[in-house]
Amino acid sequence: MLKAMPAPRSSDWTLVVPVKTLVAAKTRLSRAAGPHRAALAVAIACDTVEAALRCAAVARVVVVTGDPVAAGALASVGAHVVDDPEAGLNAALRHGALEALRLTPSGAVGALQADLPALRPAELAVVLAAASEFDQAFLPDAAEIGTTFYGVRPGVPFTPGFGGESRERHLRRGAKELCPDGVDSIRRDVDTPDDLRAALALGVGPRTLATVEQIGRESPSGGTPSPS
Ligand SMILES: Nc1nc2c(ncn2[C@@H]2O[C@H](COP(=O)(O)OP(=O)(O)OP(=O)(O)O)[C@@H](O)[C@H]2O)c(=O)[nH]1
Ligand SMILES: C=C(OP(=O)(O)O)C(=O)O
Repeated sequence: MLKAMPAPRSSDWTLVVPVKTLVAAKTRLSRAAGPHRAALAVAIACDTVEAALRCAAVARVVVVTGDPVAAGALASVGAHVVDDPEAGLNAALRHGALEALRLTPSGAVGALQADLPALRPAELAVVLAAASEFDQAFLPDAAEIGTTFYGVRPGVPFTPGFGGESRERHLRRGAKELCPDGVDSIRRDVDTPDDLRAALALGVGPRTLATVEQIGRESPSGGTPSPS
């Protein structure tokens, strides 16, 4: 007699988070962050990963990075870190997904952007529960141009299409666009000073806040965004 496969539990998500080398990271925040740009990129990624790991639906976060400083910081908040194949963002994500499936072959796999410093674990739980209903799903960013989350059910090929106008690309490829209410913290990616201001208004994690405050102390009249 055939034995039924156990249904995947809601805690079976592994999230793959890409973090590019810090010398090239968050360049659109260069003017606002000055010499703290790399520290801000690490702070934002660490707050994102730490909050994701506090979501009960998340079993593990795999960070893909070739940067030793970012790797150390992200491992210290609980990420499983793997090296970057250095073939671009989607190759990095596919590489992380292979590691996720090696560790948990029956799990669901998602890609989560590293620049969501306001992320709330309860809101991530809503997004992952919604994504579990579809083979392939994604969440558009606040601007409705990019993507902040893309995920697949167990057994479904993981084919992320991040970069540029990725909302349109994910739609074209047949991924289900998720639109639950009340998940602003996961749609609020931070690329520009305006984005950072919007994230601060939602409430960011402690490392991002401390770094922004440090920037503000050093250049109170500079280009650093304030929460208000
Ligand atoms: N591991 C890895 N992550 C990448 C790569 N390219 C981009 N990323 C990550 O993907 C996300 C989006 O990348 P970008 O928008 O190109 O870069 P950014 O650092 O966020 O910002 P800008 O420098 O202002 O463009 C960020 O979390 C990056 O760290 C890559 O080749 N490898
Ligand atoms: C890579 C992306 O995001 P961003 O460049 O806005 O960080 C994306 O939305 O696909």
